[in-house]
Amino acid sequence: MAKEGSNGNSHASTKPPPTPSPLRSAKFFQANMRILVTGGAGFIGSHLVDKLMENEKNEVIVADNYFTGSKDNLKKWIGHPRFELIRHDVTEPLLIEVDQIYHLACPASPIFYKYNPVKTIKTNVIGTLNMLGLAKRVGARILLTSTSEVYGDPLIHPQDESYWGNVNPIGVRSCYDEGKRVAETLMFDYHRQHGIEIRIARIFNTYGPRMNIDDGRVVSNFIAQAIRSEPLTVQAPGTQTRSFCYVSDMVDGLIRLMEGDNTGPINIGNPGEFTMLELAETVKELINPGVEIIMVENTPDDPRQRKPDITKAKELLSWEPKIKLRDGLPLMEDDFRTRLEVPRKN
Ligand SMILES: NC(=O)c1ccc[n+]([C@@H]2O[C@H](COP(=O)([O-])OP(=O)(O)OC[C@H]3O[C@@H](n4cnc5c(N)ncnc54)[C@H](O)[C@@H]3O)[C@@H](O)[C@H]2O)c1
Ligand SMILES: O=c1ccn([C@@H]2O[C@H](COP(=O)(O)OP(=O)(O)O[C@H]3OC[C@@H](O)[C@H](O)[C@H]3O)[C@@H](O)[C@H]2O)c(=O)[nH]1
Repeated sequence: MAKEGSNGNSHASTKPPPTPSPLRSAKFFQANMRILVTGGAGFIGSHLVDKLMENEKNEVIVADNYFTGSKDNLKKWIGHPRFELIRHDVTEPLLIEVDQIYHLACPASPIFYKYNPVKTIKTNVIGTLNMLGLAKRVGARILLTSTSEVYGDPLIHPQDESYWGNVNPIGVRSCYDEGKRVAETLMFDYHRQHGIEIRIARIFNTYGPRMNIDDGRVVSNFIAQAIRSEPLTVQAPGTQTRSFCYVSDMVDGLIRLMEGDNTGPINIGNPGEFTMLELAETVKELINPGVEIIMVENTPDDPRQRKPDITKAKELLSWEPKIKLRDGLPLMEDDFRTRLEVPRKN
């Protein structure tokens, strides 16, 4: 079991972790790591499952309620002897035996997390409590996919992990950003009080194949619009910035964090920063030079700038993203064209 306490911050646990499940030392399971991925039918989760399944010593269990995810994303694993898929809502307790938990379950697109805000905050708070309860009962290590949204509309730039954020507690995004902040608090309380082995990733805007076509996030919107020759909808003022990370880089960062000795929180994101107008121009140039770019109304509390400081990820995880936006967008375009049934014109 990895040593705790070298987390690069002052949150080290003073308690030993609880005794792991007897399965971890049982003869026939010794070589295997049984891993739960909540939200594994979603965009990042399904890519994470693909990577975890590559290691033949891993057994992977996905628990998902299919709110934004789909069995389609996992179809190549259904029926595999090392894979199991459970329809389960994390706001209910889950009684299984696992060694590691990647806790991703939560809608991520602002359109979807604002659709049923009470459910979103329940998922973040009760869902995380349930997964921490599971981790405590079986002695599993648990990783939470938190978010750059914990920084709110940040007053420092770029954002490093020591920044406490500038978050509206009663706004339309609060179910998600305050929900994730409480989830982080619960993780550290279980760590300090019960010695649970925790890992927290603060993920910045991630894109890639398998995003829902109607997901509503900016990269998937622009790519789908460009392929359909519909105007690219830049939400005003268009000068707001984001940093976009390709999904394979994200999965690599999450696995490194889980396998390493540091609790985090650690920013995982690509520090390349773009305004939404720049993103629209890039998508136009790469995918459909004839397409129009239009300005549309924005939603409340949209953060004006976001860029991760990834010094900690570089130093503690030896991780940095490899795929630049201009290289990642065409990879996503191929997947979207296949699903939209619009082939490239030669
Ligand atoms: N993609 C990003 O840019 C981004 C950025 C920051 C953080 N994150 C975090 O990463 C995680 C995955 O994001 P994603 O982009 O893959 O989103 P996604 O919406 O594609 O996947 C989320 C998955 O969780 C499932 N889910 C939602 N509520 C659930 C519940 N109550 N019980 C069980 N399953 C539930 C959904 O059905 C879906 O399969 C989320 O926790 C999200 O907050 C993502
Ligand atoms: O069609 C669109 C959609 C969005 N946008 C703009 O694009 C920017 C990015 O919006 P997105 O919907 O992709 O998502 P955000 O970056 O705000 O949040 C994202 O990153 C943090 C994660 O935790 C969230 O889960 C994720 O959705 C916003 O400024 C938004 O106003 C457009 O200009 N046009």
